[in-house]
Amino acid sequence: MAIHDCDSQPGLRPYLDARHEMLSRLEAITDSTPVSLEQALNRILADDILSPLDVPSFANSAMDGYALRAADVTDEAALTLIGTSLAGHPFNGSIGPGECVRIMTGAALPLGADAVVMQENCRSEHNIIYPRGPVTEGRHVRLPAEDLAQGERVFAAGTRINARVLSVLSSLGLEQIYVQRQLTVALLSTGDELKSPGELLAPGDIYDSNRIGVGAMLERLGIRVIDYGIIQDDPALIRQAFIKAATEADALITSGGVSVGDADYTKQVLEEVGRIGFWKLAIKPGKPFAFGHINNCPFFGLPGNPVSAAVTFHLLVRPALATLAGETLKPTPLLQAKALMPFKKSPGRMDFQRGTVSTQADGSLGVVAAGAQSSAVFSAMAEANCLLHLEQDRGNVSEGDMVTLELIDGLYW
Ligand SMILES: Nc1nc2c(c(=O)[nH]1)N[C@H]1C(S)=C(S)[C@@H](COP(=O)(O)OP(=O)(O)OC[C@H]3O[C@@H](n4cnc5c(N)ncnc54)[C@H](O)[C@@H]3O)O[C@H]1N2
Ligand code: MOO
Repeated sequence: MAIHDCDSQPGLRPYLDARHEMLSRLEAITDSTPVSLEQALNRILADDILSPLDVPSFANSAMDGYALRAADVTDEAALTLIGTSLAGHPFNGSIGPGECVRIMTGAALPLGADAVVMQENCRSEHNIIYPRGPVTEGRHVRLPAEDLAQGERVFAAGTRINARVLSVLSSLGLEQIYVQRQLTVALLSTGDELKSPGELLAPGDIYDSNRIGVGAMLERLGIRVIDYGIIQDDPALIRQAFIKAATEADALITSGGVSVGDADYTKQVLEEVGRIGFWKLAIKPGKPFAFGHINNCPFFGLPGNPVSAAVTFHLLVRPALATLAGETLKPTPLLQAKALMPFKKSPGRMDFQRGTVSTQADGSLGVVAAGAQSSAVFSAMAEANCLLHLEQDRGNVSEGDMVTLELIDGLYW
């Protein structure tokens, strides 16, 4: 029998169901633009990248030593040194029986050679080299196309260009690539209680942190932000901002006013000027998250509580923006860890509690709560290195139980 506390609300939308529906209602932008590699970091590839060359394009040495013929390396081998091959300065001749060439890491393997012996395994006397064997053919030789073959698909369209991808693109000698147009997102906070840093707080006021935090996450994702600032709890002002945003941005993200309070106008205005896709999910934090459209502009209403805003941005808005940008999101790796303390949890909503996971003495993972779990306590969020994924129907977690979690350190937030 399902247990519900007195605050339970049946009929909330399950997380994965809502996320799936939302993503199915979003379409990727189709315009792309050419950029140089210097401008390409954090952009999304618009086309597949095929390798224009073999990488490496020539056989070369993986060690500093001597290039030779493996069959020559017998117990009595004494090879005549006939030249040198440095990186960028190949040896122009070819190696015959009983001969070898001094070679450095990355230098082209001379014709006739089929192996490299590292210098630590050779003795050198008056241009005669005594290699210690045995040596197999191909030893310490990097073959052409070992990394990438000409014509091979290196990256698929939709790949985000991080430093590692950029490094590979550079190794292909590409000067210019096509990337998706940069997304533009309008961002605003609603709430009469909100003040910007530097302003004086009147009784009951707080500083606006959601707009700054969400703006930073957008920036990390390479998205252009139009900052609409703080909008007062006035339906006319909210309406005006929504209509303007829908004409100048690819998406609108708001914070606050999506619950059922007397000054919560966000959802009401969305219903007037656009349409609601869904509202109220079976998640904690973030229950009142709202998704919809104003004309063709997708709308994401983050709840005002700071932890709820950040978590719903991560769980819902991040994949939505990836879809709009034409980015292929990789599935999130989920890990299993042992709860090192009890976690309070009521069945009814999937609960993304903030945790600190670490490796235990026996090599397994253990997790503790990263401070208080109220959705108003953002300092715990900033401390956390993981989000627990406590299943919707699950109840309290006892110490020693296994829990699912996702790592968040090193991500864009
Ligand atoms: N009767 C009910 N009350 C509430 C419900 C409910 O279902 N029934 N849901 C609760 C949940 S869960 C959440 S989350 C909040 C979300 O409310 P809103 O999205 O309407 O947000 P506000 O009421 O505007 O603010 C909530 C809270 O967050 C602070 N806040 C708002 N904006 C910011 C900002 N930009 N930076 C920092 N902090 C912000 C605000 O001052 C409030 O303390 O509703 C519950 N209530
Ligand atoms: O679900 Mo609300 O987001 O807990 O505070």
